[in-house]
Amino acid sequence: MSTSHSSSSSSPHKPNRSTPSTPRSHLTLLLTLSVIVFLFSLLLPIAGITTASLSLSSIPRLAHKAGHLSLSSILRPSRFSFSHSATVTMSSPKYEKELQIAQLAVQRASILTKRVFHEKAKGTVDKNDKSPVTIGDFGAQALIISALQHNFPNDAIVAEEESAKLKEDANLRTTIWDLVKDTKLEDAAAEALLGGPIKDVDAMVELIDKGNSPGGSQGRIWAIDPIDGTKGFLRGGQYAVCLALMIDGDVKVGALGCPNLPIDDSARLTTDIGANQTDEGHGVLFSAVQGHGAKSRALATVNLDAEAGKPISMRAIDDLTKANFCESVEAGHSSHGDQAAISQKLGITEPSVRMDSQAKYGSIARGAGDIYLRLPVSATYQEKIWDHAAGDLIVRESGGQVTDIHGKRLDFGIGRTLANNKGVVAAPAAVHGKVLEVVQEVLSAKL
Ligand SMILES: Nc1ncnc2c1ncn2[C@@H]1O[C@H](COP(=O)(O)O)[C@@H](OP(=O)(O)O)[C@H]1O
Ligand SMILES: [Mg+2]
Repeated sequence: MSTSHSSSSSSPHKPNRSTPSTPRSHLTLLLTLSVIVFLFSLLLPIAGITTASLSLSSIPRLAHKAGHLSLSSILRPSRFSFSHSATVTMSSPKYEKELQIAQLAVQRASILTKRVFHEKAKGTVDKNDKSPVTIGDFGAQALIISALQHNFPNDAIVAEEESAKLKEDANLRTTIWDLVKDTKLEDAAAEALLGGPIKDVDAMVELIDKGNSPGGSQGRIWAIDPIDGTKGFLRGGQYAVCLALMIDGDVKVGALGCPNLPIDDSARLTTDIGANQTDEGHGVLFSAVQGHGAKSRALATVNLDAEAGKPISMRAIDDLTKANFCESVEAGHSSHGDQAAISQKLGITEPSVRMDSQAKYGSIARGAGDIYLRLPVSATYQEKIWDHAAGDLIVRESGGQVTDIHGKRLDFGIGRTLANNKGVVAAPAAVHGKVLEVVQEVLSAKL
């Protein structure tokens, strides 16, 4: 390609724009195109196989997938391709504006969730009352959608909450509006970037319903989970404000606000992380852009210094018996029994760290933990894209691999759920194959 660009404009072989091209130039063009297509056809299966560090059983499946890809899907980045920064940095767009808005929107929404979290912690709300999380969820979703609509009015949005409940409950609506209307970033310039405050309570309700896209494999779609880990939020443990941009079903940008995680990336996970936590002196914002790595920074309330985020990476594991496992607190979300059996088979003696939300993805991405397993409890439950999109990218951009229990990459391009996947296996790329093998051994009776 560079040769043809560098040839002088006076070259006798270069077709002039104003003169018809010669048969000879057609032939050269055809030959060049054939070489490019041939090279792609050689590279694709290699990319498919290195993609996953998967078990042998998954190779025929990948080859099958590769065989069905069209030329156009080869030329645009495939959602089945391995996207760790080392492999695609050169060609990947940086999505600078999307990243900046995503991070600021998550920061602003986290201010609101933290206010609600504090109210709850003060004990003014009954322990069994779920309304704090409802208020936080709706408020955070409205603020994030408002920022997205202001900056990217044509993008579709898949968000967890819909406003039906609000429309019939005037008290709830007013409580949420009182919070939303005074939640803003401390930095006026950053607040202006997000479009400033929402106009009124009706505009807020309308914004909440803009998150009703069916999702899919085409175009720009944002996935929002305003409070992931609602159970963690209520018990005073971990929760996350989650936002990801998918383009043609492939996650390009992810941001995760985790108000109750330690700021320090080097703090290893401890078993008490899932309960009795505080955001005082805590809070981390993870982010990633496909092909450009993942970063973390303190979750602040101001504008972002573009250079301030620190690159993060997973911990290298030489000895799997020393690896640190994380799993859901809720046994109904991921099977604790299967996880214990997998740990035992791998020779891991430490108990799993239990914590709610995508804070698990962020924690393993920065090496605070190592492996996150989500082992299906129900045969029919379909994981939601907003529960995984940001975390999946952040882990893969930190040197990890994320698949389901069958070794398939999570497919965000088929709608609001991960209907093509079952469970999650997230681990450093070098050991993912081994972990998957043991997961499949233990679950084989159910697969
Ligand atoms: N039976 C089930 N299996 C797996 N995940 C489930 C589930 N029922 C609900 N979930 C999802 O699990 C998420 C929390 O994950 P975790 O257990 O890792 O904290 C919930 O998100 P919300 O808390 O946003 O509702 C919810 O979407
Ligand atoms: Mg969730």
